[in-house]
Parts: sequence; C-alpha cells; structure tokens
Amino acid sequence: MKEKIQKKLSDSKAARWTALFIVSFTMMCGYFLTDVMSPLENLLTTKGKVVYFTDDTSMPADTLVAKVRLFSAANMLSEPDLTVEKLGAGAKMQYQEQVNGQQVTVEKTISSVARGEGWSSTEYGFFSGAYGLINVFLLMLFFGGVILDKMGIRFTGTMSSGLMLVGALIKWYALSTDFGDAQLFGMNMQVALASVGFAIFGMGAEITGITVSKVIVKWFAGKELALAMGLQVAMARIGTALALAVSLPVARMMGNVSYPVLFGAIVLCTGFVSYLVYCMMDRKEDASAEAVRMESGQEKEEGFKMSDLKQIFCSRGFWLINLLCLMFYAGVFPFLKFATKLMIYKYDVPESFAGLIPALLPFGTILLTPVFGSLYDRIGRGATLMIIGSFMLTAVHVLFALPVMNYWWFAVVVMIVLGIAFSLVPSAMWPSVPKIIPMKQLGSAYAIIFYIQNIGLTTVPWLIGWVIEHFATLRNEAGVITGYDYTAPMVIFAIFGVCAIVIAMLLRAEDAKKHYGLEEANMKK
Ligand SMILES: C[C@H](NC(=O)[C@@H](N)CCCCN)C(=O)O
Repeated sequence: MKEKIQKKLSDSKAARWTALFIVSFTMMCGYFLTDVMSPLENLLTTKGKVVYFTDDTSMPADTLVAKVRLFSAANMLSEPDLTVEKLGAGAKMQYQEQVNGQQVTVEKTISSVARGEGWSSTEYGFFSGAYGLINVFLLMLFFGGVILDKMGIRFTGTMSSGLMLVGALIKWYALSTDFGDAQLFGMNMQVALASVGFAIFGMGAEITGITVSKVIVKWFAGKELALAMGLQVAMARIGTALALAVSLPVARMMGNVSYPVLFGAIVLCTGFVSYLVYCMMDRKEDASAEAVRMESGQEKEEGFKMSDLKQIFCSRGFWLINLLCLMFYAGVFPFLKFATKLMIYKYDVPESFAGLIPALLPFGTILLTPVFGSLYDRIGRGATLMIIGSFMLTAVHVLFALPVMNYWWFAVVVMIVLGIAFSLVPSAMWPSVPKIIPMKQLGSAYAIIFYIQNIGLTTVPWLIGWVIEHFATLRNEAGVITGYDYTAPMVIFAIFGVCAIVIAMLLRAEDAKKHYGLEEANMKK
C-alpha cells in the first residue's frame, strides 16, 4: 500500500492565496485609516465653518457672511438669514467678487457646510508625523519585531491589530469633541489627543505590517514570494486610495472631519476579525509543517535568540536597504499628507476633486506592484528596479517644485509617474530582505527596517508642516493667508530622491560583491 505523503497546508495553492487575502485585508483596513485625514488638511487648517458651493469652490463661512452683508447693504437688498447654522445646503448667496480685475456680482448655491478645526500647518504636520511617535521614540517597533520572533505570528498580529483599533477610536473621540481652549502637553487639546490616538494606531499598524510580511514569507518562500508581497502591497494601496478619494466627500456630507475616522474605525473592526480568522489557518499550517518535519526526521529549527540580532546588524546590505527605505518612503508617504493642498493651491484644482489626484498614485500601484513583483520573481533585476524607481521619484519632485506648468493635467501625469516609481521600489525592496536575512530573524529585520523608515515618516511631516508655515505661506498686508508657494517643501522631497538613487546604486554594488542574489529571479525552476 502506498503511504500518504504529508504536505504542508501552504503547499496548497488555494490555502496560501486565501491566507494572503485575509491578512492583506487586515492591512488594507489599516492603510485606510492611516491616510484618512490627508485630504482634510485644508479643512483642518481653516478656522470655523467652511461653506462649499455647488460649483466646487469653498470659502470660510465668516468671509462669506461679510461679503453677502456688504453686497446686500450696498444694493439695498434684504439680507438673507446669515446665522452660521442657517448656511445650509441649497441656500443661495449673492455677493461681489473680483474677476480679472473687475467687480462682478456672483450668485452661488451652497452645497454643504463643514466645521474647520483651525489647526496651524505646524500642528497638522505634528499630527501627521505622530503616526511613528511611539514606534520611534519608545522603540516600540524594534520591540515589536522581537515580540514577533519570540511570541509568534498569532499573538503579535492579534495584539497589533487590536492596538490599531484602540488608536483609531481615540483619534475619532478627539476629532468629534470640542475642547474649547483646553491644552494638553502644552498643545491644543484636540491636536494632542488626536496625535496620541494616531501614535497608538501607528504602533499597531507598523507591528501588523511586519507580522504580515513574516506571514507572507512563511507561506510563500520558494514560491511566488514577490508576487504575493506585491499583491499585499496592492491591496494596502486600495486602502490608501479609498481614503484619499472618499474622506473629504464624507466629511463634507456629514459636516465634520470626525466622520471619515469613525468610518475607518468601523472598517478596522472587520480587519481585526479577519486576522482572527487567519489565526485559525496559521494554527493548521503549523500543525501540518510539524507533521512534515516528524515524517522526514528533520531537526526542529532553533528559535530566535537575542544574539541573532548581531548577524542582522553586521550586514552592510541590510543597512543599505534600511537607508533606501528611509529615503524613498520619506519622499512618498509624507508627501501624500500634503499633496491634496498642493493640488488646490499650485494646480488650482477645486477642493472636492483635489484628493482624487493624489489618489491616482496608490490606484496606479494597485496594478503595477504585483506586475513588477511577478517580474522580479521570474527574471530578477531587483536592485536595478530600485535604482530606476528612485530616479523617477526624484524627477517627480523636481517637476512639482518647478514654478511652471501649473496645470491640473500636468499634476495628473506627474502623479502617474510617481505611481510607477512607488510600484517599482516596494515590489523589489521587500522581497529582497529574505535574500539577505534568514527566516528566523526576519521579524526583527523587517521591524528594524520599519523602525528606521518610521523616523522619516515621523519627522518629515513635522519638517514639511513647519517649512510650509514659515517659508511657503503667502500673506497679504493684513496677515491674511492668500496662498502657498510649494517650491521649498518640494525641493526637500527631491533631495530625499537623490539620496535614494545613491543608496540604491551602492546596494547593487554590494549585491555584486556579496552575491545576495538581488539581481536573480526568486522562483526556483
Ligand atoms: C509594505 C510597505 N509598508 C510600509 O512601509 C509601512 N512601514 C508604512 C506604512 C505607512 C502607511 N501609510 C509599503 O506600504 O510599501
């Protein structure tokens, strides 16, 4: 009688792609919440109610009231009800506006009114960078990697996806509450509390991120690894794209910036449940792997020891990946936090469409990341893909910095190029890590990479928020903000791109010396 040969669950195509889909869904929910506030920068940094018109322009309610009053008095018209509460959808307003140097009377219909929070650009930058605060300053991401290698995928992923949810709820509470002039840590209470929530969320999101990377390597090593990682990243980008596209319409419809966050928290609940479902599959995979090991009489793999960290720290290739990740991602994720407002003020895009242009970036990557991942699986050239992606990133930021070509279609084209760059580098970089670092140290390795990357994700928004407030904000003689000049912030982003090019080239040289196999295909024939 033929003996039944034991197989691991991950040897089943259906099982491993199902596992991938489940954990990617959890991550997608996390990415949605990460960027849900990005399109709200303009609303957050406007004080008081903001009135949106049906022609897709907007105006602070106070400005509108003053204009309508002036117009009604000058023309002896009876003034409409201008109590801010009455400025609801459907109300028609008449006032005078300067068009091409001439005073013209305009009639506009209000489509919605939303509450602006009156944050400064520096406060918005601080809040955006708070994502990595606990990860970086309390070293939680580093410890998260050690917890992952020591306690395993099930414990760590459940803990971290739970943390994402807790953080999201705190952020929602902060944004939905009016704290008046109250202060916390010497800061506006709302900004401080929302930042605390975002920091807890960010800790959960990053630890979930390294856990998911380890899950994928566990199920796909020696198989379609880069394609699987590419698909996971693609699903994550759907989360980012949806956040950029729907957040402002939801805030406008509901009249408050807190509603998109509430929606994100509900989405995160489903992500948490889906991770619990994955834990059941993970248990079965471990049982089947143990049965295979027993049958083949293999030794049990040694567990992770703290001394293994030394091996990671001594690898030059590993440090180059770290630096590349820091520089490349510093030029992308923080940029997205400011991109919607850039579209409004530099490319004159109506506010309600402005989030759609940055949303093109993740949308493009949804298709391209798995394509480039599969290319890397089959023909290799990982280090070269990273160099090309870094060149494209630099070119994009230089083009955004130029004071010319301020047309919306130009911004669309440049954003698509950024989408290609943002597919090339991640699809080659993440699957390259297991070529440099062995499986049992992979949790810690990904954690260190994410840790270094988080230094950029935290400090770059702070820097850019501050630069926008002090060097990019244009004011009239009365000190009222009249617009923004984005040259300085975009030059900073371009510098990150240049650094990424140099590091990617050094990585390719190191690969040629140490034979990591970054230029070789992943799939074993
Ligand atoms: C896979 C990779 N993820 C990360 O780099 C995360 N550390 C950062 C997530 C920030 C989410 N806005 C990626 O997304 O390419």
